[in-house]
Amino acid sequence: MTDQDRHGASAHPHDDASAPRAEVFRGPTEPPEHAVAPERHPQAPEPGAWLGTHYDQCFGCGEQRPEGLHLRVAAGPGVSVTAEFKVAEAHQGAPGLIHGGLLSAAFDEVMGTVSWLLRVPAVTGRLETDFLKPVPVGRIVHLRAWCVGQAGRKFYHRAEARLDGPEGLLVAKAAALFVGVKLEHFVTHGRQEDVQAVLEDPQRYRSLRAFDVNP
Ligand SMILES: CCCCC/C=C\C/C=C\C/C=C\C/C=C\CCCC(=O)SCCNC(=O)CCNC(=O)[C@H](O)C(C)(C)COP(=O)(O)OP(=O)(O)OC[C@H]1O[C@@H](n2cnc3c(N)ncnc32)[C@H](O)[C@@H]1OP(=O)(O)O
Repeated sequence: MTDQDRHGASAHPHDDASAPRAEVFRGPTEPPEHAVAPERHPQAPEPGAWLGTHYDQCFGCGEQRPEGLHLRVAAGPGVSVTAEFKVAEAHQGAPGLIHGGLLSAAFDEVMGTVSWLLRVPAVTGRLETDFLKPVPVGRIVHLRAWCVGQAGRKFYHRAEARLDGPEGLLVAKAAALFVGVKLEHFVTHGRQEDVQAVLEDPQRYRSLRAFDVNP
């Protein structure tokens, strides 16, 4: 199999097959050369501390979403978090197996929560998932996510999912690019009735406290 078979037709007619390939195929979730190591915020919760839900309506961690994932996330060492959730009936794709998009949602949530340790509000720009093994309903999925680099507003995260305990069978892994945003991102773009509800009762949105942002 040639490079052309693996990667499709050359993106550019003048692409030189003899040129170094590493830079050419570096994807958007790969930290660039100038990326720096992420810094855990001095006031980040201690390793082992439960982070709790950031918003009661969140599909990933919200307590008010019966069909949600109900992820329970804890701070880990460095710039990392761990989490777990039980695969429910409502999470099926094929009979008795989790829907792949929901496993990606779990990765999105757990990598999003890494922002709590950096204390930078950030949203997902790109999310990639490798599905390695089927995940049955009724099982506990153990997740781990960590930051591998920062370049300006861009944060590069990795995550993995395991069955049979935190060190068990690796069933999926993910990579993501998160982009740091200001509070205005949420206030401007969210449906106004939901935004207003949070601004009137900030207790409903724990991130407002976790990120020291005042509406
Ligand atoms: C009402 C009160 C609310 C209070 C909220 C307070 C705090 C909340 C904080 C955090 C939330 C906490 C936890 C949430 C936990 C879990 C949820 C999971 C996370 C999500 O589920 S979140 C939803 C899905 N997410 C989106 O809804 C994003 C939609 N999107 C956009 O809103 C824009 O797209 C944005 C902001 C991403 C960028 O827009 P922008 O204008 O700010 O910046 P720009 O475009 O210049 O990008 C800057 C640099 O990122 C590169 N870049 C961007 N996107 C890229 C891509 N896809 N691939 C490769 N590179 C990319 C550019 O290439 C450039 O790179 P360079 O600087 O090198 O040129």
